[in-house]
Amino acid sequence: MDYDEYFFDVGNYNKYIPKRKVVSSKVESNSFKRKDDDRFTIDAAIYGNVGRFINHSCSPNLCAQNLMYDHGDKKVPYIMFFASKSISPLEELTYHYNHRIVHVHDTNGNLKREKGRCGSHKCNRRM
Ligand SMILES: C[S@@+](CC[C@H](N)C(=O)[O-])C[C@H]1O[C@@H](n2cnc3c(N)ncnc32)[C@H](O)[C@@H]1O
Repeated sequence: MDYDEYFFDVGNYNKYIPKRKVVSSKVESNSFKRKDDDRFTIDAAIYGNVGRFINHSCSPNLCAQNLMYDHGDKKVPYIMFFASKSISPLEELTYHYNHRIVHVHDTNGNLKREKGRCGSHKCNRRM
C-alpha cells in the first residue's frame, strides 16, 4: 500500500481563508495541514470510516460534498457522500477522485501516474 492511497483533500475554500505562511502542523491524529496552503488533507490510511474504501469511477454514482452542521469552520468540513444517480442493490459505490495529474506525487516527490481501471465506457484510465 502506498501511504497516499487514502488521502482526501478537503474543500477548496481559498476564497475564505487568508493566505498565510504555514508550516506543517498536526491538527488531529488523522489530518494535517499541507505546507503549500491552508487547506487540509484527511489521511485515512490508519483509520477512518467506510468512506475510505470507496473506489474511483469515471462514471460515479456518488458525489462528495463538504458540509458543516455542528461548527462554522469552513477549513474542516465534514465530507458527505450523496447519490448522484439511482443506485441498484449490490452496485458498487464510487465517486470521481478528481486527481489533478500534476498534483499527485509519490513519497520521493516524483509525479505519480495512477492508472485507473473503473470499467466505465467513459474511463480515461486515470484517477
Ligand atoms: C481510498 S482507496 C479505495 C479503496 C481501496 N480500493 C481499498 O481496497 O482499500 C484508493 C486506492 O484504491 C485504488 N483504486 C480506487 N479506485 C480505483 C480504480 N478505479 N482503478 C484502480 N485502482 C483504484 C487505488 O490504489 C487508490 O489509490
